[in-house]
Amino acid sequence: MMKKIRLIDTTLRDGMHAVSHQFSTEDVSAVVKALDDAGVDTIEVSHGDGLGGSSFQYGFSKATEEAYLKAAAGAMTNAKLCVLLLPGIGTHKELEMAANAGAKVVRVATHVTEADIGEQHIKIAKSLGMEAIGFLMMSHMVDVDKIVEQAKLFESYGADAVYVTDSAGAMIPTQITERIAAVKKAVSIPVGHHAHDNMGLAIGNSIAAIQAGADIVDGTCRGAGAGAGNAMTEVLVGVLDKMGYATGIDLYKIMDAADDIVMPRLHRPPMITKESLSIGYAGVYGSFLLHALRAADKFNVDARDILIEMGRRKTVGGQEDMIIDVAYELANRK
Ligand SMILES: CC[C@H](O)CC(=O)C(=O)O
Ligand SMILES: [Mn+2]
Repeated sequence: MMKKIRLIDTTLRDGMHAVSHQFSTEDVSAVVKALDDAGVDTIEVSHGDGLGGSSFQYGFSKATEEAYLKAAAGAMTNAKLCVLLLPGIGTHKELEMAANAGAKVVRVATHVTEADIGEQHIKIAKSLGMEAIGFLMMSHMVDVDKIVEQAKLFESYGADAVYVTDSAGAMIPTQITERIAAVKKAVSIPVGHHAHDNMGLAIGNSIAAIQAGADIVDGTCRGAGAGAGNAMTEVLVGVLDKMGYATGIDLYKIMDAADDIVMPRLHRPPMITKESLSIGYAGVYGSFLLHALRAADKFNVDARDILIEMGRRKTVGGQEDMIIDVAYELANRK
C-alpha cells in the first residue's frame, strides 16, 4: 500500500508575499479552480501574513479577506479551503468570518517558542467545527527539545496536526530529519513540514521530512512564496510519485495549473538570488525580502547587509519595521 502524503497548496497564501498581496479575486478563482481540478486536497488562501495581515505593517491586500475566501469557496468542488492565522494579527472575529465564508481548516501559526498564544485560537477553531493545525514558525532558531515541547503543547490544545516550519529556508536536510523524527515520536497527531527554497533545499528538505515520518507537506505552484519561494507543488507531485507515495494529484493537471494559470500571474517569480540566498543564510523571514529590497533602494545600502544584520539581531515575524531602522543605521555608518 502506498503511503498517502497530504499536500497543502499555499500558492494563494505564501504566494501572496511574492505579489505583495495583490492577487485579485479573479486570480483566486482561476487558481483554485485549477488546483481543485488537479485533485489538491487542501488549498490555503489568505494574506501572506494570515487573516488580518492587510495593514501598513505587512502591506495591504488587493481585496478583502472575505472576498478572497468567497471567491475561493465558489470555485471549489472537492478541496478543503484553508486559512492561516497568526494570533494577534488575526483574531477570533476573522476566524469566524473565515468559517462563515467556507474555510474548513485553519493553521494557527506562532513563533516556534510561543505555541501557548495559539491555544485560544485552536479551541475556537474546533468549536467552529474546523480542522485546526498548529504551525511552528522559524523552527531553525531552537533545538529539537524545544520544538518537541511546543509541538506537544499544540497537541494538548486539541490541534489535529502540527507543523515544523522552515520559514527562513535556513535548514539543511539533516536538521529537518532530526526535528521531524523527534516530533513524530513525541505526538500522536499527523506532522507536517513547510519548506522555503532560499538555499535551494526546499524539495530535498521536504523529502527528508517525509522520510523521517512527516504526513503532510506544503507546496506552491512555480514555488510562488516568500523569499526564494516554497517547494514547488508540481515538482513534489512528480517526485513523490517516483518515490512511491500517493498524493491524489494529477501530474499533468498540476503542471498545467502551475505553468498556464499561476506563472502568468507572477510579475516577479521567486528565485534564488543574492538577497534570497542571504535570507536562508542569515535565517530571517522570507517575507522580509521585498521590505529589505525597498529599504536598500531608499537608503542606498546593500539589501544583504540589512538581512544579515536582521539575522544577527534574531528578529522574527512582525518586526518588519526594524528593516527601516537597520537600513537607516547602515546608511549612517557609511
Ligand atoms: C508571516 C507568516 C509566514 O509567512 C508563515 C509562513 O509561511 C512561514 O513561516 O514560512
Ligand atoms: Mn512560508
